Amino acid sequence: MTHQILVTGGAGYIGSHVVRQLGEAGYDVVVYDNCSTGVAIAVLSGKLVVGDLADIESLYRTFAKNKFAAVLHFAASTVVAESVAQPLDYYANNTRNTLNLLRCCQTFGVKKLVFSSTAAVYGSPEESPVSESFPTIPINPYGRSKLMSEWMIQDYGLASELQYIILRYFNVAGADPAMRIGQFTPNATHLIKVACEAALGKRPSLSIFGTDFPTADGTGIRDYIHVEDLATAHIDALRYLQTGGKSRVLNCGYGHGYSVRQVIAKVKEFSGVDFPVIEAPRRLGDPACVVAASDEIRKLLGWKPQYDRLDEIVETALEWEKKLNHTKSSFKE
Ligand SMILES: NC(=O)c1ccc[n+]([C@@H]2O[C@H](COP(=O)([O-])OP(=O)(O)OC[C@H]3O[C@@H](n4cnc5c(N)ncnc54)[C@H](O)[C@@H]3O)[C@@H](O)[C@H]2O)c1
Ligand SMILES: O=c1ccn([C@@H]2O[C@H](COP(=O)(O)OP(=O)(O)O[C@H]3O[C@H](CO)[C@H](O)[C@H](O)[C@H]3O)[C@@H](O)[C@H]2O)c(=O)[nH]1
Repeated sequence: MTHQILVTGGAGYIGSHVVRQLGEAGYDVVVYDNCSTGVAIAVLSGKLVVGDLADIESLYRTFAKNKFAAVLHFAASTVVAESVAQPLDYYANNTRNTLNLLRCCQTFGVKKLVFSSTAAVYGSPEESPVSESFPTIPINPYGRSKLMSEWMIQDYGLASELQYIILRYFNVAGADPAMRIGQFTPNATHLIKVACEAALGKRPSLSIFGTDFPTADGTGIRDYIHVEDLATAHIDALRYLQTGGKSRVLNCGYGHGYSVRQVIAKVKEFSGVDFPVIEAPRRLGDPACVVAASDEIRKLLGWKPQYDRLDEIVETALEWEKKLNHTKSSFKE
């Protein structure tokens, strides 16, 4: 029997890569997305319902029309600085709308959920690697809105038959190696996308936020995970739940990191462009080093990353950025 899966936010960067892999794995996918940051052309499998999670009637209609075996919940607002300026929008979209979704799961008897959480729930961890048992002390409304969602899911899981996997993503980057999809997001703030834009002349320069961290070269270290490997983790999580696996919170990272200077050097190497780099002060709240302890996800889900090299992350991110450049107008909705 084909399993029908609801994917909220499936037209977005990460969700669209998962939707493509779900299609390849034989799942019947329904994407529910308001296309606020996502784009319809990124949905390469299944059906797209254009709807907002805040629109409870539309959401109920979607559940009523289908028979979902599981829900993968990606839809969210994701920009940290915006969450500081517009906190209520973040609690509404990330926390309240997750509640709407859980209500639908309750009403329609959906008992499997995979949720997109973030390493931002750890805040500024005092040491790395960061394991799942580290204290969760988010330092911005984005992280708090996601942590509150985790709590709702966990509480509802305790009170019902819901089994869930909460995946805490570290720094997601790269694109589909076959270049069918990638990150469309305009005005991106993530280092690798910003560096690729600088290399292609879409930005005049790149700023390094802080060169005085207690790291080998003074710049921040992060655990960059290829979006294709992250997508596979979702397929693994779904299979785990469908074969009776119990609820868990899992980090999603490789377990090693790269500094800002290392990333910049790699983007310069692959692009062949020596774009200007400005040494700027630290960004408020940026920790020195955030690297995932990733043994749990490997052990529990049997997750086997295929693209665990900065070369492949940067190469695909850069190729995608070039493609976006050349065919910009055709990507407009
Ligand atoms: N990109 C990262 O590095 C990263 C890191 C950690 C966690 N995450 C989480 O992963 C998830 C996906 O992030 P992304 O980078 O793909 O972002 P994205 O903005 O590309 O995707 C989010 C998708 O959700 C949709 N959406 C937003 N609000 C909605 C609503 N109210 N109703 C329906 N659809 C709505 C958007 O249109 C978009 O398609 C998010 O939950 C985010 O918090 C991302
Ligand atoms: O133009 C830039 C952009 C980033 N950085 C540096 O590059 C590193 C990575 O920064 P990103 O903005 O790419 O990502 P963050 O680590 O700040 O955080 C991101 O990944 C987290 C998961 O670890 C959360 O999901 C969070 O919401 C999301 O913004 C940091 O040291 C940052 O200071 C720069 O020097 N210049």
